[in-house]
Amino acid sequence: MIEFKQVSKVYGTKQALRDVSFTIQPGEIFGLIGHNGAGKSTAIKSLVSIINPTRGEIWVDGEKLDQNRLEIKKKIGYVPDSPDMFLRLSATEYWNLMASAYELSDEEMTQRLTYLLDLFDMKENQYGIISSFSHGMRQKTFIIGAILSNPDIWILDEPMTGLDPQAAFDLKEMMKEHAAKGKIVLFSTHALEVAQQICNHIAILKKGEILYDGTIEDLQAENENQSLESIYLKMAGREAQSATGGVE
Ligand SMILES: Nc1ncnc2c1ncn2[C@@H]1O[C@H](COP(=O)(O)OP(=O)(O)OP(=O)(O)O)[C@@H](O)[C@H]1O
Repeated sequence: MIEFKQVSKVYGTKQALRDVSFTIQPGEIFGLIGHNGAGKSTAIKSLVSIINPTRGEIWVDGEKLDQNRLEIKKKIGYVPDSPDMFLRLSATEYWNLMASAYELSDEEMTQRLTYLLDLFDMKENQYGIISSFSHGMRQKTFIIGAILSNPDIWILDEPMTGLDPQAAFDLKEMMKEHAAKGKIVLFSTHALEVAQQICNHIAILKKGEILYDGTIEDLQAENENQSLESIYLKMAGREAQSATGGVE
């Protein structure tokens, strides 16, 4: 279980998150939805210990994050939104780095990697330098790195961006399979149709605040069964912003 308890983050004078609370149960695919700059990556980076919230608490499986960072990190596979610092490595070098960070044995590494290379159609590119890859190939490289150790919790920051239709389909199936085993998948997305297809829990963020936390079915039931897109745009879009006094 993942719990955010009134988490706030301020960068300088910018309030990126304000009193964000939600709970993700085992078996859930949780989608964080919001405009550019809504605070999705800030929430995710707080959970994977890249940044510290200014206020509030994050708990994972009953343990407080700031008191159990190492143990919690080992449970998490994370795909960053712009992992620039690894671009000079080859894909294989990156995966080896991930395997050693998660203390995988050579045998486990070989077994998992063989499976994932095949699944993501990356065999031919395994020795290529990441900076020479297309966006989709980079994305596949980082997804493979994140799930190489078969972590319980998958945290994916905009994982579908740049994936071809086959890879996007395969990833969605993998996310569903992972959640069906009672594990957690948390991802951010701008693709509402993806959220609609696979999420059993969503949170809509706007300017660092949670506007909605619950199931898509409940959200639609509360809104005359309109499409997720039209509900989202009413809640978080330009129309809603002008109704509340304009964009910052
Ligand atoms: N390191 C930083 N320093 C200052 N401000 C930051 C920093 N990182 C993020 N912000 C600001 O915090 C707010 C939330 O940013 P964040 O990256 O979390 O949004 P996001 O929802 O992930 O956006 P996107 O969909 O564009 O990736 C934005 O206003 C952003 O400019």
